[in-house]
Amino acid sequence: MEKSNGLRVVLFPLPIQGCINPMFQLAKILHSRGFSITVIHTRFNAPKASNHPLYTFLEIPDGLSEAEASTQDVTLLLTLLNRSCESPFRDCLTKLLRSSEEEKQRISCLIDDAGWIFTQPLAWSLNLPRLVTNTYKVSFFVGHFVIPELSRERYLPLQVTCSEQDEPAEEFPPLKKKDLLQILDGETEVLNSYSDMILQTTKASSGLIFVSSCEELDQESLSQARKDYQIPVFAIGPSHIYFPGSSSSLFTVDETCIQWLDKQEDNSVIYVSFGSVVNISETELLEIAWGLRNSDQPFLWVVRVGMVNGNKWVEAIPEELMERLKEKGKIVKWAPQQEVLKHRATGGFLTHNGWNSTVESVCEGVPMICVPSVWDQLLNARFVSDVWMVGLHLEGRIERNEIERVVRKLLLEPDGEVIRERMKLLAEKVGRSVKQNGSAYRSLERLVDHISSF
Ligand SMILES: Cc1cn([C@H]2C[C@H](O)[C@@H](COP(=O)(O)OP(=O)(O)O[C@H]3O[C@H](CO)[C@@H](O)[C@H](O)[C@H]3O)O2)c(=O)[nH]c1=O
Ligand SMILES: C[C@@H](CO)CCNc1ncnc2nc[nH]c12
Repeated sequence: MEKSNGLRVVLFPLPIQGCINPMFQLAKILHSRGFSITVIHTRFNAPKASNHPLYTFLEIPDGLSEAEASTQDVTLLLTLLNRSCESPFRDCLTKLLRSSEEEKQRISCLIDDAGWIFTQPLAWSLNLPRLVTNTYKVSFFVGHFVIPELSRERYLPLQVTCSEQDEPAEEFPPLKKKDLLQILDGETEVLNSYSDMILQTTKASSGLIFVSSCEELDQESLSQARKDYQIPVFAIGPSHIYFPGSSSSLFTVDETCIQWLDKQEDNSVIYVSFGSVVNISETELLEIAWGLRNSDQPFLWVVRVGMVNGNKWVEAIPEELMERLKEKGKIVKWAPQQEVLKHRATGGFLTHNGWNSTVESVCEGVPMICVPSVWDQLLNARFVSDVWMVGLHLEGRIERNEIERVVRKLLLEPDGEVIRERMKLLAEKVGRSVKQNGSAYRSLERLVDHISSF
């Protein structure tokens, strides 16, 4: 680690796993460049301070009730958090600025997620530069501001007949019409003003950091972002590569996964995980279970506690089936995902295509089977299956026969081999980006200069 440069940055992650990990990756990078780190965080989904002894942690109350904290509607959750965190965050930051003045350590800026919409006016009033992070694929961030308009223009299921479903959605390529419908189905009115505020406060910020993307994955959208927002835009990712082995998991990692993988053959295992927020129904659990079993390939499957609606864990799987599953596979509550994807035995990833999972899979050259559920996942899945052609798309069919078919196709058939070769090339391209003189690396250098210049 380099020695301190005398500057402190204040980080304020959005408290969902998919946003916490990238923020801590950024923290590690900046700390290695000599910045001191203060993390302000909500009580809800609080990061484990003991995993990061070198940073200062300040907790603020978030006013969420238990019911609110467990909602599946992420947009609703985020708007509630924005409402209740504004005043405690203001108090916390004001106090922090005052004490740093006394201690004569300069706070150079606030770095928080684009999803926090009250921080820009606050930073303004405190005369503190604010940089914004975003954890989507750049093309989703840039494109997704049309979504509220689409619902206003009554882009409703009724208008899309069956034959139209597979046509491209001109308003938001490379989505298909049915993808847009699925996105709109998952959102409510709350989105409209929230989304607009994200755009306005991002444009007013001192810079936008895409923590998990780079020119190689998002060139056009990055040019568009620079043109549309007229602020400095950085694409420094996939940033987990700089410091592998994430220590910001909210759940306890099941370390036995790796020993189990060690016993499997090269490229034979299908890894199955749907990230940290998506839930599934009992029927879907059973279809996946049968599909995996019938594929006769080894599998490592993450089922989070509470992930199956109305169930504690996997008790809905009948004992007899469970016995048969155990012959071939392993079910865990939380996996060391990056290590799993890196393992020589892992041959494919059945994923919901959260952007972090998608990028982690790309970096390790693991081809995917896409089962996107909501929001940006649908766009990520289209890039994987239709644009980069490094995966197969389930097209929403969570059915045992389909799952069996695609798993076998990816792991055992020549089609799968072609996909794997293409994925290898993409992995190499992205890998070069974060190495010295790669595009992400250079963007990171510019970011460090930018922060040091405040
Ligand atoms: C299930 C599981 C996950 N993980 C890690 C891998 C990823 O870094 C992270 C999950 O991030 P994602 O794959 O992006 O998924 P998720 O938690 O759903 O993320 C949310 O935030 C993402 C980024 O904004 C969005 O792209 C997703 O649509 C959204 O749902 O957690 C593990 O390390 N072990 C696990 O067992
Ligand atoms: C602006 C973004 C991140 O910079 C807020 C995160 N927002 C979200 N993150 C994940 N899933 C979502 N579903 C709806 N909104 C979501």
